[in-house]
Amino acid sequence: MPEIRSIGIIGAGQMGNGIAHVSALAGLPVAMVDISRPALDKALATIARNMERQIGRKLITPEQRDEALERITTSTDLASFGTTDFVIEAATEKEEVKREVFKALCPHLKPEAMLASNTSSISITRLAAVTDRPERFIGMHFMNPVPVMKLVEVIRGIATDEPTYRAVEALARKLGKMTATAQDFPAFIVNRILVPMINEAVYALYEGVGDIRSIDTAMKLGANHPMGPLELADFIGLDTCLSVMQVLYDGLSDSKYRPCPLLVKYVEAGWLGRKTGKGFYDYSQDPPAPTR
Ligand SMILES: CC(=O)CC(=O)SCCNC(=O)CCNC(=O)[C@H](O)C(C)(C)COP(=O)(O)OP(=O)(O)OC[C@H]1O[C@@H](n2cnc3c(N)ncnc32)[C@H](O)[C@@H]1OP(=O)(O)O
Ligand SMILES: NC(=O)C1=CN([C@@H]2O[C@H](COP(=O)(O)OP(=O)(O)OC[C@H]3O[C@@H](n4cnc5c(N)ncnc54)[C@H](OP(=O)(O)O)[C@@H]3O)[C@@H](O)[C@H]2O)C=CC1
Repeated sequence: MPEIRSIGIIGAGQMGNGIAHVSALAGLPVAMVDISRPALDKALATIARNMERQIGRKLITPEQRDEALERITTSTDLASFGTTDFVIEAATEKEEVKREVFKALCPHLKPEAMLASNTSSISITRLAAVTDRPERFIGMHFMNPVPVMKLVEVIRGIATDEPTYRAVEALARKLGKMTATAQDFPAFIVNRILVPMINEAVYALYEGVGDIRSIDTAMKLGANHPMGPLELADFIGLDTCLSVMQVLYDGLSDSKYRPCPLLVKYVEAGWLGRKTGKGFYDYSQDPPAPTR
């Protein structure tokens, strides 16, 4: 089985920075690429802040933080993955974006390098098919926030070979995560169940069953969820939630996955949740205020 000794990450958003965080703390050199230099700088600042939080809770030492931060390099050029063993794509949840990323990436890789997508929903088999190495392509789906959540969902495409699967299982263990293996169906396991629940919560708001606070309080105190579904939608990103619903709706051809028109409207307004400062809550206020 090939051992993964270095990691490349494409996309420096909330997932990319989390994957860089846990990989660097586990001792792996990390190269992170994004199309935007400000996104890379923001990611480094977020990683430093989240590690500071871990120091405050005595989970890591300041020396571990300093060593980990030194292992992370950033660039806007895919050529920086020339010697990398394993590249994980964590760019925006749009199939055409991911296809373009993988097509542009392959010529820069060494022949034996393995590839993964952190996609929340898109077919691993279809993404693998645009690369020059579908047998060394896999789904490695981290959960948000990556430094805290224990699970990595591993998804095999139709062509994924056994050494790649075993190398990724071993990597997940090295990062301190547990794995659950899913077959390559739309949205896999976690989001097949979780995101329709969020969509249903948006329907409950749309139909006036409850207001934002009532819906979130009901699910937090009534079902012991750590966050209410609308708060969680803001945390994930409403654009990502909508993309997952569209993949389920298109992929399974069942009207029960119809994205709620209110979710569509929020995304069209650019109210994407915490990452844009406004979604079902307005984060410019403390505590965040409901937007309906
Ligand atoms: C869409 C997809 O494709 C798949 C997905 O990811 S779906 C989303 C899955 N994630 C969830 O469902 C998250 C649900 N929410 C939660 O579990 C919790 O609200 C939460 C863990 C995010 C925060 O918990 P909290 O108790 O409100 O916050 P807080 O007390 O500040 O933090 C709890 C712990 O998390 C740590 N933490 C929180 N956010 C962190 C971050 N971004 N980075 C590092 N550590 C973090 C804190 O240091 C703390 O650690 P300890 O308890 O070990 O000391
Ligand atoms: N949010 C979540 O809870 C989870 C998300 N995921 C998945 O992880 C992936 C990333 O999500 P998330 O981090 O939340 O999204 P974000 O929007 O936070 O980050 C995506 C990043 O990718 C960048 N990007 C876009 N196009 C390219 C490109 N061509 N090359 C390099 N970088 C690019 C974006 O730049 P710019 O902003 O300039 O467009 C942005 O910095 C998605 O596939 C998502 O479904 C998986 C698990 C949980």
